[in-house]
Amino acid sequence: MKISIVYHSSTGRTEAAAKEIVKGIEAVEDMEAVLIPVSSFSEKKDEYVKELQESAGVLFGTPDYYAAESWQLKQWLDTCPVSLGGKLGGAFATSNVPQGGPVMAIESILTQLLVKGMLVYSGGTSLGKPNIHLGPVCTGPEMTGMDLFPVFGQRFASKAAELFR
Ligand SMILES: Cc1cc2nc3c(=O)[nH]c(=O)nc-3n(C[C@H](O)[C@H](O)[C@H](O)COP(=O)(O)O)c2cc1C
Repeated sequence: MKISIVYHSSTGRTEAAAKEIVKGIEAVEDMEAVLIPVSSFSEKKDEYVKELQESAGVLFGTPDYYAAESWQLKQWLDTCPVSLGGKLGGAFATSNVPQGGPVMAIESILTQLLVKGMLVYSGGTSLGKPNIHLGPVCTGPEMTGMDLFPVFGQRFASKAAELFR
């Protein structure tokens, strides 16, 4: 079963976070993660559309731009060529500072996923420590909080397996 991760990253932090999520997804039996950078989507559109269609879940990653998702990810969501309804959905963000609005960026994405008919999931605080709330965030050049990302990937993939296997 596949989980795709669609992300935008200009300076590499969100991409590094996505790769940490991959570790968690692939720790779950028979789960495969597919990385889909927004920046190369048009070049490999046919391949990525197929991956998305085959995915049980799709995660979205963004840098925090003024307490919202980046315009590049927003553009992708607005023009997404694949029907995402019924798939599991979740989001993550990176930012410079914790008070800079990364949770608002996640919240904005999750709202859009609901409108697209996705089943939104983060694990929240239901699974004990670490509490992930709306989705994992890491901050600054030190990427403080990165340890949440593999845990999030593992929880998300486990839920997809439980729902769709
Ligand atoms: C246009 C722009 C707006 C930003 N706005 C914020 C912000 O409001 N709060 C914050 O903490 N960081 C902000 N940042 C910093 C980025 O969120 C942060 O550097 C992020 O980790 C970069 O991710 P990337 O390496 O994947 O591109 C902003 C960066 C840019 C370029």
